[in-house]
Amino acid sequence: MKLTGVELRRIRMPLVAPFRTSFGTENDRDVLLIRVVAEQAEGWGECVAMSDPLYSSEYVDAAADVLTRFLVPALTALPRLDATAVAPALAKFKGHRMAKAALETAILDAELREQGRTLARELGAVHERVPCGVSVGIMDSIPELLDAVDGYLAEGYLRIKLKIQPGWDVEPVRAVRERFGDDVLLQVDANTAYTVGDARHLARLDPFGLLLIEQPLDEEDILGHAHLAKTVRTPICLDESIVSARAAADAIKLGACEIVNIKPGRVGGYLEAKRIHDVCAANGVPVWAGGMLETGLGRAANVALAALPGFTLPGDTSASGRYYRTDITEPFVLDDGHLSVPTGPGIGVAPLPDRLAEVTTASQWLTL
Ligand SMILES: CC(=O)N[C@@H](Cc1ccc2ccccc2c1)C(=O)O
Ligand SMILES: [Mg+2]
Repeated sequence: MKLTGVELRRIRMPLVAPFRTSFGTENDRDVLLIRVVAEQAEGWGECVAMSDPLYSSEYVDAAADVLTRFLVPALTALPRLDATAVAPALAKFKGHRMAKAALETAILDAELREQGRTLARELGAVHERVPCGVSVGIMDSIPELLDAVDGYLAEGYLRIKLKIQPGWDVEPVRAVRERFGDDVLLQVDANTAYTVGDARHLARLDPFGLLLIEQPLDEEDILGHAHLAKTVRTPICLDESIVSARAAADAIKLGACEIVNIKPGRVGGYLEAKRIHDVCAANGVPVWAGGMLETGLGRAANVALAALPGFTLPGDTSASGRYYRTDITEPFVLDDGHLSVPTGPGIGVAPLPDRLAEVTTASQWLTL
């Protein structure tokens, strides 16, 4: 495939409600999109980095800079450009996995569109729709939390995930169990807010029959998670720690996790995400699709990934309306607790031009 140009586009999308986690509160998303233009087709990629380096070391301005100065120029030197050539060509640049993922996805989208093939088929999807869970932020009060959970269950979400942090953990979980019963699929996500010294406190979550406790400790504390697993009976799931297939293999071998949350942006793209899926499947480790408040572009690709056979737990592939009043693509709408896997070529969706124009804050054309 011959690239003729790359567009970096920044958009600002207000969230329908503030989203609070252990690392901060988000009121709107400043998103970097990449559009690659090739001779026969164009492709889109969404960078999942936040405005500030609070989830990981990446942030949007840094992603735009590293793409402009290093990643996109490195591709122009390639004799043959297709999606499988991107990661090897960018490997010499350390880190910046979210920036690399967005670029690889845009090229993969263009390549698949040119060939008339779907991302789902490329990745090995086996389902036509996927079961969806929802991530519920930290709230100001227990009643407010219960109202939010009530609303999501009424919308049909098949699994509830509660953000937790020290001081907001056992009580919210107990309240949800008391109000909605033991059959609701329930899990928690600490976003690294605890230390291994909190093991006995976290074990107080064991009586509530949670599916998992997500990323309780620092992303680099693999041995801490393995130690925690000896005290806490609830399965440990890792998110921030799993940045590659190798990291997944190491964490599993060290007994640091029994479940993995796969996010293509965090791991450098959908091709590495599939490799992580395969490593986990080979080790009998269930996986589920995590979310980074993506627009319909990233959401479409995540739903395709979530249709692979090893994705046996509902993911954070929520409907567009969970985060945005109006998405930049046709909205993803929950149907009986599921989202349908896109059937069009590539990621199967594209931004609606008028909607994209409304939210665009900047556009930069990189000639090659
Ligand atoms: C759905 C969910 O809980 N996602 C992340 C946390 C998260 C929270 C807030 C975010 C704001 C902007 C961009 C990414 C973000 C990711 C997680 O699983 O850990
Ligand atoms: Mg998480």
